[in-house]
Amino acid sequence: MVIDIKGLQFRWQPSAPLVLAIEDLTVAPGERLFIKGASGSGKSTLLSLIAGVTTAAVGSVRVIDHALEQLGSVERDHFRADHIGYIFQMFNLIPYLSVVDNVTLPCRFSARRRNKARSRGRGLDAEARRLLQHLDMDHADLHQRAVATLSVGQQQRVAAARALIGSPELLIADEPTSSLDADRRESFIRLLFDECRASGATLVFVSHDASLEHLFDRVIDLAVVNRSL
Ligand SMILES: Nc1ncnc2c1ncn2[C@@H]1O[C@H](COP(=O)(O)OP(=O)(O)OP(=O)(O)O)[C@@H](O)[C@H]1O
Repeated sequence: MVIDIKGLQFRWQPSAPLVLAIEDLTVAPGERLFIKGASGSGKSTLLSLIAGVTTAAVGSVRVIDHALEQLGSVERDHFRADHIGYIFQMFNLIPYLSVVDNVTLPCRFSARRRNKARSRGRGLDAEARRLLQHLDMDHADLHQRAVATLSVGQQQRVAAARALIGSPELLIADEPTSSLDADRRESFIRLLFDECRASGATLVFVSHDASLEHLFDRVIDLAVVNRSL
């Protein structure tokens, strides 16, 4: 399993209420999982636990055969850089860097992803351009622009290429389509699927948009998974 969560209970502070109580949640290699749930139901919190940004005091979160609660924070940072591509809701791009420099950023933090990206092409920049082209950003003049000058849809593709570079085993996307119109959402997701399929990556995708559910292998509602709260 790429993700194996058992007996998880999570609260943000010892005196705060439980946000997550998940008895058993597994995600298989290559699976495309859609997570829905009301605002405040803990979707982003769950993604933080899967990415090892935070850890739970009760239960176990295993990701790619690493029990994250047993790793220190520096080890979790390395683990995340090596194995996880993250697409944030607001993209979190570096505004003054070029498109290509934003895409290759994860390779500065992970030798593993750097080597994997290099082995696919003639160099990091070439691999960044290949990914951008696959994501429908095929105008070479765009690639050297500072990302602050791009449209929201273009920035979203840069964020996706950055998450995909170096073929991380797990891709996490936190409402990455919320600022796009309906037509462009589905086409973006299909491009994301193509890239995940090509690299064998597992996709965990959080969204409020029920019209996208049918595209995924499995849909879970966090309110149901969190039944025991
Ligand atoms: N860093 C934090 N510190 C303390 N409490 C937090 C923190 N992040 C989230 N929470 C609380 O945890 C609960 C779940 O929040 P979370 O952001 O995971 O929900 P969500 O389902 O992703 O919501 P939305 O759909 O609105 O993005 C909320 O009550 C929120 O206030």
